[in-house]
Amino acid sequence: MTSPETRPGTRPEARRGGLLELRDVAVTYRSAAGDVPAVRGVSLELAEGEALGVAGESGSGKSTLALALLRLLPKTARVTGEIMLDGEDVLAMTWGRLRAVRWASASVVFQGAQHALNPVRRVGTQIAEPLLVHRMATPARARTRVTELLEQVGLPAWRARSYPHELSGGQRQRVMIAMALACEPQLIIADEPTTALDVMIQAQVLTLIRSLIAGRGISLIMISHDLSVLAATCDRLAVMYAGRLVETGPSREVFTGARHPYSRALAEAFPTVGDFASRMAPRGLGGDPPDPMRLPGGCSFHPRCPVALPSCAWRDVELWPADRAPEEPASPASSAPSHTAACVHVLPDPEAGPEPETTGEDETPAGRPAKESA
Ligand SMILES: Nc1ncnc2c1ncn2[C@@H]1O[C@H](COP(=O)(O)OP(=O)(O)OP(=O)(O)O)[C@@H](O)[C@H]1O
Repeated sequence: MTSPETRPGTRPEARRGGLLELRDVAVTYRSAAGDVPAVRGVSLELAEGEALGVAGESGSGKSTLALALLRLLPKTARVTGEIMLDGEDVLAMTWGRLRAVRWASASVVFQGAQHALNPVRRVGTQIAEPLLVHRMATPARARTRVTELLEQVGLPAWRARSYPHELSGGQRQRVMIAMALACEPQLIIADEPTTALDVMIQAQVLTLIRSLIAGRGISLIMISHDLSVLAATCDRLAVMYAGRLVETGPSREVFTGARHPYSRALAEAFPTVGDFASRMAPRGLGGDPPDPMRLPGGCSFHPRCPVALPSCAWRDVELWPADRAPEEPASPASSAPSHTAACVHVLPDPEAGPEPETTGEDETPAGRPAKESA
């Protein structure tokens, strides 16, 4: 089994220069109870051939962010900001263009393949479908391609004639991966691709994903609540809490040297890949993630944070370079530093900064007036 120490690291073919660029992306769901701000101000870049892991507890906004990338969200979702895929503005694409981009340029592997596959169609037909829909192969060529793809994901060619219910969970997930690879996309988005699988099969599928993207220049966004799985599979990690990014950086640095107390708790909850016995709520953290409709003021994490300062109740911090020495001139994370964290503890002076005016009323337990986060 692979540990984060033996993960492949940044592959040589990965280069910066943005296959995918997100600028200040926000997603709000309209609901009967009011607006739900599920993703707030996310900016990210993904290079060609790079694998990015997005981690966070349930409800942190991971799936919403992933689905927003290809406009796969329900109609009740409003997406703002900028999503550039290979230089094209996804939010401005016509539906025709979007259909062409889905599968052909970017494809999605969902969790729970038994629900994603059509139960009454043979898997070979389903793998061939994106090739035929996008007119990327003749029926004869598509059949050959299905055989190739099944072999690549470790299934015998005769499995093309099987129905999904005739396959195990791991085999179905392999079929989903074959479908995602069919049109040779530039980007694969994998949402909890191994969550439903047992330990051994999970390790096999992760190894498969890694080997298939490595060397082909395919970029990967993998979503999981398990930081160790992501650290073993991806070059970089992005940790989400309450809809925002709280830490980004090279996998090894974030996994073994997290600078945000939330990422640290996630890393401690999942110490090694496949250690299912330890799967639980992040160790040392009481409480639950906040309801997005009732976010606490200041840093959203401060009510659960073991190292919160009084100022965290009213002060929110943008992603800030985590690897900058305190004596270096500091500026917000504008020059794409490799490791960033949104925590006062990475600031040169955690207690610096203007305090808001206090009225003497509405004091928080920490003794500061609460202020809504941006
Ligand atoms: N269709 C919807 N309408 C209203 N709120 C929604 C909708 N879908 C998701 N949400 C809310 O948005 C927030 C983010 O949900 P999301 O599913 O993106 O989180 P997640 O990190 O992927 O969680 P999980 O790991 O459980 O899938 C949650 O508070 C969730 O309740």
